[in-house]
Amino acid sequence: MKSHASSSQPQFISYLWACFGTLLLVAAAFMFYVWTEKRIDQANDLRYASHNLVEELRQSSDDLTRMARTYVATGDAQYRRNYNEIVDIRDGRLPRPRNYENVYWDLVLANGQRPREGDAAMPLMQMMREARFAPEELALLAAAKNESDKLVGLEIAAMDLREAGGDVAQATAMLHNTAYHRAKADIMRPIGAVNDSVDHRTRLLVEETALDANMARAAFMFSAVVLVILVWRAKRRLDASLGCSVDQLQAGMEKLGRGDFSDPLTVSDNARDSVWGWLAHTQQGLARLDAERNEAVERIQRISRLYSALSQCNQAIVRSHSEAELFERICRDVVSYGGMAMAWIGMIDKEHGRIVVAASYGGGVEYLDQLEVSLDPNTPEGRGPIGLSYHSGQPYWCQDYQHAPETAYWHAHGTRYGWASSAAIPLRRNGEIIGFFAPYSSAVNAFDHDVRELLLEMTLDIEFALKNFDREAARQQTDQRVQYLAHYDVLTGLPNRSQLHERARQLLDQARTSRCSMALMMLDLDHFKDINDSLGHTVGDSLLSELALRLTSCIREGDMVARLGGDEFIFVLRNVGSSEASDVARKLLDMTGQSYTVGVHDLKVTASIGIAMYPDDGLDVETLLQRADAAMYQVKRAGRHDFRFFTAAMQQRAARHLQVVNALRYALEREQMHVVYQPQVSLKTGRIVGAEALLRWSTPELGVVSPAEFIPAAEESGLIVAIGDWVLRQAVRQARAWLDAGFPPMVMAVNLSAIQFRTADLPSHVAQVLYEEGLPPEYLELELTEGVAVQDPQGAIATMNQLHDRGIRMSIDDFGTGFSSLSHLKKFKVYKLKIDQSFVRDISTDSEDKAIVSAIINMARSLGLTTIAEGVETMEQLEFLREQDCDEMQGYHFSKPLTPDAFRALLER
Ligand SMILES: Nc1nc2c(ncn2[C@@H]2O[C@H](COP(=O)(O)O[C@H]3[C@@H](O)[C@H](n4cnc5c(=O)[nH]c(N)nc54)O[C@@H]3COP(=O)(O)O)[C@@H](O)[C@H]2O)c(=O)[nH]1
Repeated sequence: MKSHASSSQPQFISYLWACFGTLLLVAAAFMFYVWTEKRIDQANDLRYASHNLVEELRQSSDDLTRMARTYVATGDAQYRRNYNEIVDIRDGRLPRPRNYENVYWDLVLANGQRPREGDAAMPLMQMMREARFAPEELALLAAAKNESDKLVGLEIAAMDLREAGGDVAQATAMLHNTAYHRAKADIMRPIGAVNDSVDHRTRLLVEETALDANMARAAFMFSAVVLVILVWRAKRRLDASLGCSVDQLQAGMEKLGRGDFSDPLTVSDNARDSVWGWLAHTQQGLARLDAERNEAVERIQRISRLYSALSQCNQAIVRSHSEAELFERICRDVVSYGGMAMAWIGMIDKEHGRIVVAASYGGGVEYLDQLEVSLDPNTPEGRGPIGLSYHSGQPYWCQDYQHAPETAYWHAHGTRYGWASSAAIPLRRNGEIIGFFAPYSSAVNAFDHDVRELLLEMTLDIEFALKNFDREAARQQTDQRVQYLAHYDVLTGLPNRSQLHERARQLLDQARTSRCSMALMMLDLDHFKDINDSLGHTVGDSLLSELALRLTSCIREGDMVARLGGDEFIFVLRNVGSSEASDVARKLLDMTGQSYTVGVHDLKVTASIGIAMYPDDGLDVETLLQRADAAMYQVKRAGRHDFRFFTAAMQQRAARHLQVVNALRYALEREQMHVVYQPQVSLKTGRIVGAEALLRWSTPELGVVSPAEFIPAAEESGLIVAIGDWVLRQAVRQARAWLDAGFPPMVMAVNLSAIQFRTADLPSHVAQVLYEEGLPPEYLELELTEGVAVQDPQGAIATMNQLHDRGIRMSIDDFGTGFSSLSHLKKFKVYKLKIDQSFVRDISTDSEDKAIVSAIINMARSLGLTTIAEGVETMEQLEFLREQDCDEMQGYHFSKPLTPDAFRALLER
């Protein structure tokens, strides 16, 4: 096609060039023709002008004759003036009137009025010379003029004669005689010759020019014909090149220009290689491009719709608060924005092996109400797109829903709702398929590559959102748990300290507003620690859980009970006075005291309760708590298992306790402590066999502080470890001093707090002190209370074994008041039991105490243990003890605790 175009196009252009050249020839011929015509006109003009001039000469001669004869005949001077004027005009002395033609003097009126104005003055002969007469013609004319001038002389003579009043007849004869006629003929003869000559000459010229004109006309006609032929050939050539008419071509191009490719241009076979053919070809190409473009636009629109749906899907992910909300939004967006006809999301019901619709949107969703999609490949409803997708683990694209065999089970629905393609895309959670995303389209092959990619991307986003929901749910659970832990006690489910403060403040505010009283109670189990220590924390926890239920059942709705930790519970009772508070406290004590069955154990516990009243005892939670605590502390001190209201005295005691603890911190470094020694005496020999080291403390501010007050304070604050260690070293050093002083060997008994006993490496530390102070271990006795073994009997036994292995003696102090079992006692490497002074105090009068003391002595004996009774003040007590075969005694009856010097003095006695 291209080669044809290049071969035909120059031909047409050649024609154009030929047309153009011929057109130039036509134009040249035409111009030549015009020029020849002009020359003919000029020749005719010259001929005419020459004739006029010649005629003017003849006419002027005739006019002169007429004027002269008329004057002579009439004597009218006007004719004489006319005569003169004619001569003057002819000789160039007067201007020539315009169009000075031969009739001019016929028109001049008798009164002298002229028909035309004069022009420029020029002698007739000069005009003739300028009129391009041939020389011989000019010579003839000059001769004629000369003859005419001669005749003028004759005529003037005749007129002069008439004017002079002479003979008119003579004058007339002068103008009519033969001479006159001969003279006249002499003028006319050359004029006639000139006329002939001019005629001949100009006729030749015209004929000659007419020949040129004919040639020019012929050339013009010929070239015009050639031009027409060339134009016709060029047009034919152009038509052949165009392949159609120009109008048709214009219409076709306009159509193309409008982008209208609806009707294809029809091209005959021989016009294929023509502009029309190319246009048709171009139209086909453009139509194809247009179709491709439309297809691309359609595809882009479809994709952009899906992108829009994807964007909406992402917004849905961000905005949705639940899985259900997300699924609803996704289905709606993929239909509303993604151009799908319908979409649904189904979740796998593992138990029944089927799909349950979770969300849907679009036309025909009602069909889902009776949807039957199974995961069982042995059923027709299990072999559909979802079933296939489930078993392959891949998305399934059904591009022709109404004809695909796998959708045969649902064809009726597809036809009814116009679904032409569908997809089943697995939704995964933690890699496991949990459901399917199923979009439906009303177009066949709707799921092309791009659409698939987008839908898969959308599915990934959904899975991402599900993961986030899971994370969020876990986070919320953790938050709730953290919140719960922040406000509730895990073991009992009761509010904890922080919740107590918050809620108690609210209740206080209400009480303040309604001007009501309120009670805040603190309940603490008595010796609960012993249960934990002896039976283990699991048993203790079970007991506490049970207790929490009981305590909760004792209070009204709207009141509160909280657990502060350990075995400590707080109650806030609204709108109660002290009387109602007492009732509740009793109820609580009663409820607490009932037995608990924990595993194989039947347990009993008691409690101590302190009560603070709002507004009498405090206006805020902290104060009320502090005061309830102080009241509870007093119950503990007073023997436990009771309740007490807070009093001002308690407040003072609490303040004193604080003061004591603070002062204790500096007691050693300020050397406010010293040790006294109380003798221990053998009841058999009456000799001092030992000494108990007892700590004393006095400060400038507090004065003498009893060990019964400061030892518990030191134990509570942990200061007892350092203080006890100091006492140990003092006592050992003193024992060594007395040995060095030569006194008989005796045992130095040192009280060891349970807290001290549990310090790491106690045996080696004690051995170290003995070593450093140089006292043999058999001279040291550590007085332990029964409590040391309660918490960790095995550990206590191990420690005791190590002490025993180092040769250090141990005794059980305050025996009979604690919680130790006989089985434990057997395993302890103690050698002495110290009978508590509370039993000794009344043995003279109280038969029960007597029996107890007697039983302890007998039991000790049976275990091979030595006994010592403390707090012996009277002879009666001494006698009874001796009767019971008690080994040793300690008490005021023999001696109060003594300073080292006093003790030495006693020894020296
Ligand atoms: N862990 C330590 N405990 C110590 C230490 N020093 C003392 N204590 C303990 O303090 C409690 C009170 O002691 P204290 O006021 O010293 O009383 C002791 C004796 O003074 C007193 N006693 C002795 N004989 C009699 C008497 O006939 N009548 C009477 N009313 N009181 C008497 O008994 C206390 C000795 O008790 P005990 O130790 O049980 O033998 C007291 O529990 C001390 O243990 C220390 O350094 N560390």
